[in-house]
This record gives sequence, structure tokens and C-alpha cells, in this order.
Amino acid sequence: MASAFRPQQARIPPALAIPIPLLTKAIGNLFCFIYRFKIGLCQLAVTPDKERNIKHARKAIKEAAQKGAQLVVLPEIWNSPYSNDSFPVYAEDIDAGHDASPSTAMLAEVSGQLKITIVGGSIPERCGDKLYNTCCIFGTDGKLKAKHRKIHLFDIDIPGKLTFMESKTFTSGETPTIVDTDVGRIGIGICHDICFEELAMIYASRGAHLICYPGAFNMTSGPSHWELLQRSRAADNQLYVATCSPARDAGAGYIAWGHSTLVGPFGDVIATTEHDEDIIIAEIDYSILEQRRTRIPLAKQRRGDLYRLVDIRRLDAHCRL
Ligand SMILES: O=C(O)CCC(=O)C(=O)O
Repeated sequence: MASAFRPQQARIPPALAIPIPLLTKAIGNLFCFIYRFKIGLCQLAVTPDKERNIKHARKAIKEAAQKGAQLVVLPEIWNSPYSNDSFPVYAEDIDAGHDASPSTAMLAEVSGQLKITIVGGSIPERCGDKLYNTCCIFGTDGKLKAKHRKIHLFDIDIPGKLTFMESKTFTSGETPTIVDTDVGRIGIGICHDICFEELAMIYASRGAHLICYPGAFNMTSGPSHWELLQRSRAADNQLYVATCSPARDAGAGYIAWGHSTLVGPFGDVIATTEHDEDIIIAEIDYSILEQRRTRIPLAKQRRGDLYRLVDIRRLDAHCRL
């Protein structure tokens, strides 16, 4: 989709056109992350066979890396069917080591082996007597960099259409998560977390370049809200937004909408897909963030004298703030 802001329409003096990208690249290098890279969004078919799901995800991650992706994102709940009956059965104790968590063991192994960053979708996590919907982020050294537990659980009741109560099994996470990686500063949300703009605003105020939302929207809210919310979070906050959904299985109890997408800081859809299995490979260029923020300086224009976002709790920050 074409961006609404075409370079030839810009009113920036020509003399500034070269220094801004150069300057921002230099700043990027200073903070030791890659400024321009490919992202891979693996829209995976998920089955009741956990072992198969893990093997299948591994294969997709390798394929994305072979196609040049330095950051790979997986879907929400990719190792288990999306159902309250399945979550306790498929849950893994992530903190108890690789034997107790074959799904994250695979992510650790493959991220280190391929030297890529992985935003590992989400899996049901068991911690004591609680279950969480948890995303693990792995660095290029294969180490777990951060863990995000879904903050806003998906409880919905639309009579005749969809009733789902995630809170029947999951406990909500208590901390927003922002992490410094080799591919920039990334804020993490899981699916319904995307509906809450305050979370995205906090990430933007803490310098996020990109927000990744593994998500499994459905046939009710998917058509009306999925793309709208991604574009809104990106345009409001002048950053990249990446989403990754499971592929649609029309026979499943919960039918995912699909349509994994990368949105740019202009609110423009850079790459997307339909509902079948797919691997999207697309380019991210952080110099565009500076361009956007310089041309429309929302941060400077914000009226802190009239309204203000209050950051009540400290972020679960795995970055240099
Ligand atoms: O917010 C929505 O409409 C969908 C959210 C969802 O499917 C989820 O959080 O799993």
C-alpha cells in the first residue's frame, strides 16, 4: 500500500534531506543495533500435536532466516490449540529450564544457531499454580532477553457470535515489557493488549522503534478491528507495528482471522497476507521514524499542560533507559 507521505511532497529543505538519515544512522550505530533489516512474520498452522507444532515452527523460523530475516515473530499460542481446555495441558514451566519447556528450548537453540532475534509468539506458561499467556524474546546469542505475560486478558461475550473467557484459565501479567535487541528497541504486547493505546504510548515514550503483537484475532473482531488497531498504534506513536497470527483453521473451536501484518510509522500497511499459512518477509528502516517524527513532531506538540500519561508502574525494562 502506498504511503500517504511521498518524499516529493515533503517541505523539508533539500539541505536537510541527506543529513537526517545519516545522523540517525550514526545514532543507531552508537546504540549498537541494526538500522535497516528484514523481519519475518511466520503465520503458522497450529495443530493439537505439540511436537509437530514445535518442529513446524523451527522449520518456518529457518526458512525466514534463509530469506534474510534478522528478526522473526511467531503467532500467539503457537504450540497449542487456542482453548481453555488446552492451555493447562500444553503449558510449560519456562523458568524451570529446557527440559520443562521444549517450546522455548527450541527458540533458544535456533536463535543462537542462526544468530537472529526471535519474538517467540506466545505459549501457555505454568508458574506455580498460575497460568500465563507468555511471549519470550530471544537474542542472537540464544539467551532469553525478556518475557512478557499478556496484560489484558481476552474476555468477550457477543451473544450468537463469540464468547471466550481467557481469564477462566490465565492470570494477567503485571508489567509492560520493552527490550533492547540487535534490531532495535522493541515493545511487546499480546493480542488484546493492542486495544489499549496507553501501553503503546508508554513504549513510544520509552523510545521503542517497533511494537510486536503476536495475536489471534477472530472472525468477529478481526475484520473490523485487526488492521485498524495496528495502523492506529503505529500512526499515533510514529513507530513500526508488527503482528503475527496463527493461520486460519475453519474446523477449530476458535477460528483465527490470520492477516499477519507489518505497519510503518505513517500508519501504512507495508506487508500483509490472507489467512493461510505464510511467511511474510519485509524490510524495516528506522531512519523513516526520524523522518516522520521530524516532519510531524507530535512529541513536541503534545499538550502536557492539559493532559499527561502517567506511568504508574515501572516497565519490565530490559533496555538502557
Ligand atoms: O481484542 C480482540 O478483539 C481480539 C483479542 C483476541 O483475540 C485475544 O486477545 O486473543
